[in-house]
Amino acid sequence: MSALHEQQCEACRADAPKLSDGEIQELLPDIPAWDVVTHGGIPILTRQFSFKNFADALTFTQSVGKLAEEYQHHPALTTEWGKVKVEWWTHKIKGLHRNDFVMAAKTDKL
Ligand SMILES: C[C@H](O)[C@H](O)[C@H]1CNC2=NC(N)=NC(=O)C2=N1
Repeated sequence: MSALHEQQCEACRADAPKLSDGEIQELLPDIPAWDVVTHGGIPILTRQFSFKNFADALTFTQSVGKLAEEYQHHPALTTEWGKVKVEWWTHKIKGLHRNDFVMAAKTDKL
């Protein structure tokens, strides 16, 4: 199977199955810089990227936004001076889908 960042997002439907904890643990090693946190019972992939100023953080934010639009799968982005927090989860299933891991891997390649 191709590397995670080379894979495509599949059209995610409201009845798509959430990844199980075991499946999540299997996929995490492919995105070692990311953590899984839980907000309101929803597992979320999260990573903080550091930059030397706000302008660079904003440029990176734009790049992630472009990626999200390209694949129609969108993160939560928190942009501050020198850092951007990127959070991926699948809203319509209130959980993690393989798409979230694909998008996290693609984010690492930006
Ligand atoms: C209609 C549109 O494609 C859907 O609402 C998409 C948009 N982007 C999305 N992004 C994420 N992270 N989860 C979703 O369920 C989702 N749904």
